[in-house]
Amino acid sequence: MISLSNLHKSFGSQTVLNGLDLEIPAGQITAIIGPSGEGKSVLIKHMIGLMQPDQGRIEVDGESILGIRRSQLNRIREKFGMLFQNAALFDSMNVFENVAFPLQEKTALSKSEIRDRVISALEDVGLKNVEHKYTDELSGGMKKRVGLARALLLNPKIILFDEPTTGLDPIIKRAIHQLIKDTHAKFGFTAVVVSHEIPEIFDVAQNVAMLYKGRILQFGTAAEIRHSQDPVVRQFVSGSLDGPIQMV
Ligand SMILES: Nc1ncnc2c1ncn2[C@@H]1O[C@H](COP(=O)(O)OP(=O)(O)OP(=O)(O)O)[C@@H](O)[C@H]1O
Repeated sequence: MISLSNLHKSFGSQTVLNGLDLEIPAGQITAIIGPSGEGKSVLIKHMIGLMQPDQGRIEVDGESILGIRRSQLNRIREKFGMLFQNAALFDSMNVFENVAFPLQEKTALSKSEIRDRVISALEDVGLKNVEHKYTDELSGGMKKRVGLARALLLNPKIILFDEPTTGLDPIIKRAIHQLIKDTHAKFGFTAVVVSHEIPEIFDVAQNVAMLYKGRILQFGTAAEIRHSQDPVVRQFVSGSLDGPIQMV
């Protein structure tokens, strides 16, 4: 589905990805965990062609997304939905307009069809009667839901979630995690979730990849990573100050 091989990416003298290999299984939820600043956001930006590697291969459904024409890349990008860290809503638009935006841009649907789809997508994420609210009238959890409704709308094959629950209270966190699981069960997309929510993410994702020092240190089922014997993974999962991961 998404296949990354031998990815290298540096910013000036800082090497972020250093020969990374990763296969994201189709139709499943895969979490990417790892210490802050290790390159998790950089990694998912590569998956959708928002960043280009210095070296390596990236394939989506067997097609390379590197060195291709803009129009080809845009066609491949239509397979993706993305929920950015800050939900990336437009401040100048209300909820309805934010969610309707991709439909208006990408389809020739009539106004009433767009309206029906937007309302139904908002219902899928548990939002009702908020269409006329503006971004600054929404709580953090509502913004994430609106972002998720927008990401779901075009029925993407793949959804990338960059820290979907950061900054939310524990109950809303749980609600968003449940929503990711429920919408995944309903729509069957391939999901990649960058997350710091340990241990909660082990109940959301089927697979977990631990990013460390520019590579995937370990990839396995949620249970395998949770009970990993690798000293780095163990320290990270337990949140211990003692171990090979050094605080700067
Ligand atoms: N466009 C850029 N230009 C220069 N440096 C960048 C750029 N994007 C990311 N970096 C650097 O790459 C490193 C990895 O950043 P990234 O945001 O991917 O980390 P992360 O693992 O997602 O961190 P966190 O868990 O804190 O969100 C950081 O040191 C960051 O400063």
